[in-house]
Amino acid sequence: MQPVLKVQALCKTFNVRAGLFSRKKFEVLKNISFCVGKGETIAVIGETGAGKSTLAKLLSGADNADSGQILLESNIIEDDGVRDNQCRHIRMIFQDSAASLNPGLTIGDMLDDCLQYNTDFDEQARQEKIDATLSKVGLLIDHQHYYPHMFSVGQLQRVALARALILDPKVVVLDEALSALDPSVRAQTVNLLLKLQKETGLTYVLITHHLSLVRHISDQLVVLEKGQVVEYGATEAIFKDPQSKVTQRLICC
Ligand SMILES: Nc1ncnc2c1ncn2[C@@H]1O[C@H](COP(=O)(O)OP(=O)(O)OP(=O)(O)O)[C@@H](O)[C@H]1O
Repeated sequence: MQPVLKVQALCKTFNVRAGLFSRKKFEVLKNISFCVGKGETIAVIGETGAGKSTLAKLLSGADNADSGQILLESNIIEDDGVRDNQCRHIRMIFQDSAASLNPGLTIGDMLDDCLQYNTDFDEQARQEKIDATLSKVGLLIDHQHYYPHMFSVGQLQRVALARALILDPKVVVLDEALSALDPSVRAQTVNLLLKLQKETGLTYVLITHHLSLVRHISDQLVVLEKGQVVEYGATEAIFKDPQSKVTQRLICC
């Protein structure tokens, strides 16, 4: 199967302070490569500071790599740090949805802004898309008139999902997006994600510390250690027979 998302030799370095007047380079991601197919989920795990969130930011275009390529359905969307800014097919959902939403905008206005900025839909087409997207994520059409503070934590995650899905992406990156939810809301959100995946063939990149979730929903697994891939393959095979020390440690915890 042709991969939807392919990451080739992605590298990222930060310039960090090394003393009063000096700075040094800190390699956060080194030669990261993996691919994932349509309708599949790939999970990325690793100990704290391994580089998972940095990878999420590079995939979603929130930050640029120093070198390497990101390909979407064989088209290069980022090449050695140069991003195709027209690409809206990889969207991200963060852990703290409330913090990523503008408190002064209703959900409808926020979704409308997103459509106005990224599409040439007229007002009626935008309204239809907003209504359809809210229903898709299990919210009411009336919720478009609500401000972020009027939602529960679980509903806010649905709002974040609506904002991610409104542009019909091919890939959604979930960076600890389910971690703050209580178990029953998490289960509902996971079921919704799986339903949407089945219906639309969405591909997920799941970044989490939650290993039972990884085992439950991911097809493939990437294990990062100090910015490098130390294990990559089918999730179940890795859980049954983890090869690297860090995977063994993470799975045994
Ligand atoms: N803008 C930045 N400038 C300098 N260093 C950074 C920057 N962003 C991240 N880092 C460093 O890069 C490393 C990887 O950070 P990252 O947030 O990607 O890790 P993580 O695997 O997501 O960790 P966690 O599981 O704790 O969220 C850390 O050592 C972090 O301090």
